[in-house]
Amino acid sequence: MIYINSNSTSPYFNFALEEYLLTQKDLDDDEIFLFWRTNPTIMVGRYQNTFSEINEKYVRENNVNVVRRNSGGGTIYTDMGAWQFTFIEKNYKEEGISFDKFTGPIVEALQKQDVDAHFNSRNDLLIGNRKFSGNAQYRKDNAILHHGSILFNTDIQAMVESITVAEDKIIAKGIKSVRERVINISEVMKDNITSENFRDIMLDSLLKNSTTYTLTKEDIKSINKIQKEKFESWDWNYGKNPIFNISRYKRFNGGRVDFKLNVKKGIIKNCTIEGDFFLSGEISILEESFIDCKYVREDISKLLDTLDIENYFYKITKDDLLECIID
Ligand SMILES: Nc1ncnc2c1ncn2[C@@H]1O[C@H](COP(=O)(O)OC(=O)CCCC[C@@H]2CCSS2)[C@@H](O)[C@H]1O
Repeated sequence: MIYINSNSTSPYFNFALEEYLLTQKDLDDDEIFLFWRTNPTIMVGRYQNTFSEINEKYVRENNVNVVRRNSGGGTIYTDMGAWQFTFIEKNYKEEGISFDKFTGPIVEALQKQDVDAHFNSRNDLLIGNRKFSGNAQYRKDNAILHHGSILFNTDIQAMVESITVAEDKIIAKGIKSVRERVINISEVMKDNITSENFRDIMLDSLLKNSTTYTLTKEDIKSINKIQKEKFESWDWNYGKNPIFNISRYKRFNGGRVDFKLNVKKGIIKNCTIEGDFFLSGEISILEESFIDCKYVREDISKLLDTLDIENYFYKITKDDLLECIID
């Protein structure tokens, strides 16, 4: 495994670095690992509507970065008290989405510190029933990228004020609030250590048999290009609002799915799919396949049969989508 030390605390740079390593750069080893943190930031999932996820006034007044990730899932808040880890594998054989392989080493490293961490059924790492880590992944051809957050001593008040969480999600998680749901690891560590000490302990355990690669000037130039053109752009982070006249959503085990349809004379003319689900293909291909389909149950059912939904979505079935779109 190759370790790259990203000293940057810009989420825009770090997401560009991830993309560069996944899609452009070849190193001597197929496995790459990053451990990084950011200035106060809201990280929105790939398929979410940014405006619904953020407290715009708070974000503006407190200079919180807002950035859309390449990966699906929901919105998280990070600051200098939180760490993110990224595993990249350029030659990944397994199909679809699976979290265990990458969360395993993190859980192990924490258990060595007597932190009783475990993985839940969707994408979280918990202590007891409180979450300290959210995980997500995306794929590009044969490569996979898995990243996760780790709350060490994040400002939970700022988290609560920055993100707006839909009521149906709070209910689905069986909790009353964001604050009640999360936990900082520093609360359960027996020694009083700094966030930097924590990073050192984690890296000590995670970087067995790894080598270090230092980014060159050319690497940084290419990363800055992706940063500017994509991750810092308004278009990518906020995007355009679709024109629709039918809006339907449902929450499933695999996440919430929002369908925005523009239906004219009974025929779907435009389709936007949003939510905090995980997907293993291109959303635009899925959205486009609805165009020109009649907005009637039988036709949509037939269309969904051709789309191999169970392989596309993580823990969401064809019948779930049908129910969401038209039932
Ligand atoms: N930083 C952080 N870590 C863990 N949990 C968080 C965090 N911020 C908010 N939350 C809680 O998780 C839910 C959202 O959970 P949800 O399951 O919807 O979304 C996620 O977990 C996405 C994880 C993405 C991880 C990547 C890692 C590297 S870059 S981004 C939110 O409403 C809060 O209750």
